[in-house]
Amino acid sequence: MGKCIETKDLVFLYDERVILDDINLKITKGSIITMIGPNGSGKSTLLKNLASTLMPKGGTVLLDNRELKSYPLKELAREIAVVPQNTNIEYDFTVHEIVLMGRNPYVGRFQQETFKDIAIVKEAMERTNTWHLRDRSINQLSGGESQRVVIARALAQEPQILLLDEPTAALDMHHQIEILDLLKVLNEEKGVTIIMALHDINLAARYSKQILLLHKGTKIIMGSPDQVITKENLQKAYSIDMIVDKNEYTNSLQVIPLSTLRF
Ligand SMILES: Nc1ncnc2c1ncn2[C@@H]1O[C@H](COP(=O)(O)OP(=O)(O)OP(=O)(O)O)[C@@H](O)[C@H]1O
Repeated sequence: MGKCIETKDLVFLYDERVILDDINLKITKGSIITMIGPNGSGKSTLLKNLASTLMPKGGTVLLDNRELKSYPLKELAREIAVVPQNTNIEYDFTVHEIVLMGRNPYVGRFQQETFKDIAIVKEAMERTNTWHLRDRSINQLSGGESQRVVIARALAQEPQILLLDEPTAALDMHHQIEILDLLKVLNEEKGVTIIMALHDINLAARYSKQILLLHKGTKIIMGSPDQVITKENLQKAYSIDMIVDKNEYTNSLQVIPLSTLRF
C-alpha cells in the first residue's frame, strides 16, 4: 500500500495571526487533489506545512501514520518533492545541474551519480520538454522555462507525493496542458499522489479527482469536483456572481465569472 498524508488538528500562525485553524485532512495514495481558494486563503501555507517547509504551531502532519517531522531530510525527499511558487536559484547552475540535484536523496556522500541517475534525469527533462535547455544557465531562462526545469527536478526525485504550488502560473496554454497531462500520466502510471494549488478552477475541475476549497484558511470543503465546485460554495469564497455548468467538450465543470459581489 502506498503513502497517505494526513493532518490532525493542524494550526498555523504567522506572527499572531491564525492562517490555518484546526485542519483535519486525509489525502489517500493515488489522488490528484487541487487546492483552490481566493488570494491569501492559505493554500501555499497549507502546502508548505505538508512539505515540512513550515512547521505547524499546533497539531501534526502524518505521512503513513508517522509524524512528518520525524523523517530524516533525505528520506523525506524520496517521498515528497516540492515545486514552490517562486524558485530563486542564486548560483549560476546549468539546467542539467539543477535537475541532477533531484537525485541528491539517492546519492550517498562522496558518491557520484550513476548511469541510472543520469538516465532518470534525462527522462524527467524529456517529459517536461527541457532537454534542449540542458546547457543553458538557469538564470537566463524565461519564467515558464525555469518553471518546467523545477518540475523536471521534482520528477527526478521520483517521489511518491508531488506538491506543486501554482505549477502552471507562468506557463502558456500549450505548456499548461502539457504539464497537467504529464501529472495525470504520472498519477496513472506510477501512482504518484499529486497535491497542487491552482487558481484556474476550470483546469482544476478538469484534472482533479478531488478539490479542496479554502476560504480564509479556516473553512475548508473537500470532495469530488461535482461536490465542491458549486455556485453556492464558490460565491461564498470568492464573492463573485458566476455561472457554473458543464463544458460540453471536456465534460468537466466550468465557471464563468460575472460580476463581483459584496457580502
Ligand atoms: N512570510 C509571511 N509572513 C507573514 N504573513 C504571511 C507570510 N506568508 C503569507 N502570509 C499571510 O498568510 C496568509 C495566507 O497566505 P498564503 O500565501 O498561504 O495564501 P494563498 O492562498 O497561497 O494566496 P495566493 O493565492 O495569493 O498565492 C495571507 O494573509 C498572507 O498575507
